[in-house]
Amino acid sequence: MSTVSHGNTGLWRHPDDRTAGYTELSYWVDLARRLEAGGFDLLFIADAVGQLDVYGGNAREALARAVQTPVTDPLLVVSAMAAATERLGFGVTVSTTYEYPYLLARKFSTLDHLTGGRIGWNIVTSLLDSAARNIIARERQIGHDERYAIAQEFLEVVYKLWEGSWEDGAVLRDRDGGVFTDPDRVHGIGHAGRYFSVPGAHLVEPSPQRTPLLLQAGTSAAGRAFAARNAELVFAADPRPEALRRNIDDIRRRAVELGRRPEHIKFITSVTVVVDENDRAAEAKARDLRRFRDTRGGLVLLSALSGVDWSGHDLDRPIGEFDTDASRSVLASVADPAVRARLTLRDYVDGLGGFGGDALVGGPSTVAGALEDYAARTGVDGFNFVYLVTPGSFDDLAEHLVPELDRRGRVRERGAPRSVRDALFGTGPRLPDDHPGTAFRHRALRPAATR
Ligand SMILES: Cc1cc2nc3c(=O)[nH]c(=O)nc-3n(C[C@H](O)[C@H](O)[C@H](O)COP(=O)(O)O)c2cc1C
Repeated sequence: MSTVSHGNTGLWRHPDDRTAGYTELSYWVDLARRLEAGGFDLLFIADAVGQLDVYGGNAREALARAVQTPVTDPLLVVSAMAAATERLGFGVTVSTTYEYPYLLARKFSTLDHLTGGRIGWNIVTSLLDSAARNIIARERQIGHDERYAIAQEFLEVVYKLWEGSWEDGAVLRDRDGGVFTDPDRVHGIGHAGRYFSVPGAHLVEPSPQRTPLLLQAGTSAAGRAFAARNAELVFAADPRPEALRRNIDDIRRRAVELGRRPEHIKFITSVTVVVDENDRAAEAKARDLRRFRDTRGGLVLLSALSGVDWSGHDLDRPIGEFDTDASRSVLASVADPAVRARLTLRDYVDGLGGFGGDALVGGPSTVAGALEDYAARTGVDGFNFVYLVTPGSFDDLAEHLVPELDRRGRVRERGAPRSVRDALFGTGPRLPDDHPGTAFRHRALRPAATR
């Protein structure tokens, strides 16, 4: 996130952490350069458009502890990072619940032009009531499944704008003839749906990818159906490897049922790694990082994500005893009953690896081996590395882990700079023909056989 602490509450106080520089362009440009030099494919930025005000019924603790608050707009830093890099992709989160498709399509087309086809959109439906209160004048957020219904129509609108509105070759730039764009090749999309009405044409001429690389996060039943229809890169998170595998298999099966090729949808999961030159050095580093965890900040975050105010609860009760609370699904991330009986609420929010989890700590071969095992067990295609301190966490990965993964043949070859879609899938910059979004292409853009 473009914020001081995302999931790593309290770590901003660590002397090595530079996250508080997130308001400066130099912070982002420096980060992008480091990631590209370090061999990373994509910088993923989460986002939230509401304050975290469930804990204690207000945002005071979130503000004091900098828990995802303050937060700036992540889209606005991308062009500066693109100017400083050639290969790094960008996956930026924007919620379909709080944007208009017509305007969002223009923003991503703009960034696709400015990045040379390196922009991806992480599509989310969001979860904070505070966002609903301040953006769409509702006391509570729109219901879970309806948010996904809105998201699906939202996608239909932007597919029409990106894929169907401007024909290739519509832009003539004909100085002698005095015609910049051929008006006959720009088409209004005529969308009149349940949630959106967009009769007109897209505002932006076709960009390298047209539709940005589509990422998605959210694995409920509605989320999986949405992912299968739209996502190319799914950010799936579940601390239980078997549950992750089930979700991945389910989404891929649904995608194939929709006519998509199984290799055209990939899966990543998040992982927090503390790595150093050997296991002992990494353990020492993890011990040092743990000293800066902010337990109350963790509860502020847990309250926002679970929708339950945890301020009045005993920190030293085992989380197993909270099973009847409305927060069951969040606490279920620790599935082993033996662990649940032992782990207190304090332990739960204090883990370096996020709720109930710890970081993967070790030297290069320990960590690389664990990631390989995890990928084999779950079927993930890659990892979204969570930082504890910036840029230190990324520098450690680049210095210690990436070379080891490279030795094991786990790092993609770097070719010439190209679009993020082509870099990840090798299918060229545009949506592959089996993607449901291509059904909205203008007939002049469809393969002759299907016109
Ligand atoms: C791994 C993961 C990352 C997410 N990142 C964001 C985010 O950055 N911003 C946001 O508003 N919602 C985010 N979400 C929330 C989802 O968009 C969705 O609103 C929520 O998970 C409910 O959907 P689900 O029940 O399908 O999981 C994320 C969800 C998951 C699982």
